[in-house]
Amino acid sequence: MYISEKAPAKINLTLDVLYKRDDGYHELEMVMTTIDLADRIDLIDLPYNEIRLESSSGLVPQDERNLAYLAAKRLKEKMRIDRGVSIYISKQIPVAAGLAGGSSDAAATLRGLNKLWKLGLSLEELADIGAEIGSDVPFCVYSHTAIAKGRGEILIPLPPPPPCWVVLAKPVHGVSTADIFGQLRVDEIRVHPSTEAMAAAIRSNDFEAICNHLGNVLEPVTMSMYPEVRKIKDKMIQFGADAVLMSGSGPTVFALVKQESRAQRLVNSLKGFCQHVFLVRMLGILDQRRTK
Ligand SMILES: C[C@@](CO)(OP(=O)(O)O)[C@H](O)COP(=O)(O)OP(=O)(O)OC[C@H]1O[C@@H](n2ccc(N)nc2=O)[C@H](O)[C@@H]1O
Ligand SMILES: Nc1ncnc2c1ncn2[C@@H]1O[C@H](COP(=O)(O)OP(=O)(O)O)[C@@H](O)[C@H]1O
Repeated sequence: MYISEKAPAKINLTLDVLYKRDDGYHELEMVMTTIDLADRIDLIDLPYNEIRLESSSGLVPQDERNLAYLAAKRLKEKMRIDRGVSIYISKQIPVAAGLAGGSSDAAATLRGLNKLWKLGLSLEELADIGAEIGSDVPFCVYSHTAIAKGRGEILIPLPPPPPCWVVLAKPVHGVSTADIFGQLRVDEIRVHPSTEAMAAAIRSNDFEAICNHLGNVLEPVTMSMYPEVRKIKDKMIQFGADAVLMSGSGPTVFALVKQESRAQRLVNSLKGFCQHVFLVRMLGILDQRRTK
């Protein structure tokens, strides 16, 4: 049997760090949503006890270090599954970009295997397993719009934001999330974004208020390590974006644009000096349609 599952990227509309915890992780408050830029995970059931993994991208590990492999392994152990799976990842989401590509691949693998092996687990149960794999995996299991708290595993669902265009631009290099958190000094954070104001803007379907309340406390940290990120943000503002922010720990910067013609103009202007530019839609909900 064969299942194909979409693994959409996320963007952070807000990202706030409250404090560093005793376990080394940071206590977060974020508002995240999904966009129409997705990997595709193809899963084929194997009648013997083996996990195989291949990807279209040479930039991700093709062995047990891949988050999709880890997800399959964890699910097999938890549910005592005596079968195997062949996983193929068609990579579209840039790697180490602040877009949760690996976490979304892991989450899609959990959703797909739940169907393939007819396990009958709820999204909540899959999210609990996902939390053991990475902080962003529970959000990606639901792949909707939500406030995320704790390490990212406490999720409060929100309605999808009003439709708009999202222009993404990523510098050539990737960024290590651990390095960015390692450089952050929580007591030096000057401006905290308001999670509640962003949630209220989304609940009232107010595009302008969403633009006004974008904020990410990791942005200055990543920008000081990678000045190119600031240059891209400045260009996006100059080229007429409605609002611009770095996603997650970066280095991808996204612009929100209401009008398609302006979004297209922004893409054309950016292509001159940035290699990786994408024009996508805000999704905000889990698109359950199969991609095969
Ligand atoms: C920052 C965020 C925001 O959405 O996204 P990305 O930039 O990675 O997309 C996430 O919290 C990232 O989630 P994820 O990429 O799953 O992180 P993990 O693998 O769990 O953690 C990677 C490393 O980041 C640091 N980390 C992560 C999450 C957190 N709440 N506090 C931390 O200090 C830890 O050093 C950890 O070892
Ligand atoms: N399926 C996967 N896709 C992308 N990266 C993966 C995957 N599995 C493991 N990784 C590793 O996870 C790290 C973070 O990648 P990714 O999830 O793309 O970025 P981010 O955490 O910034 O959103 C990379 O260093 C990559 O090698």
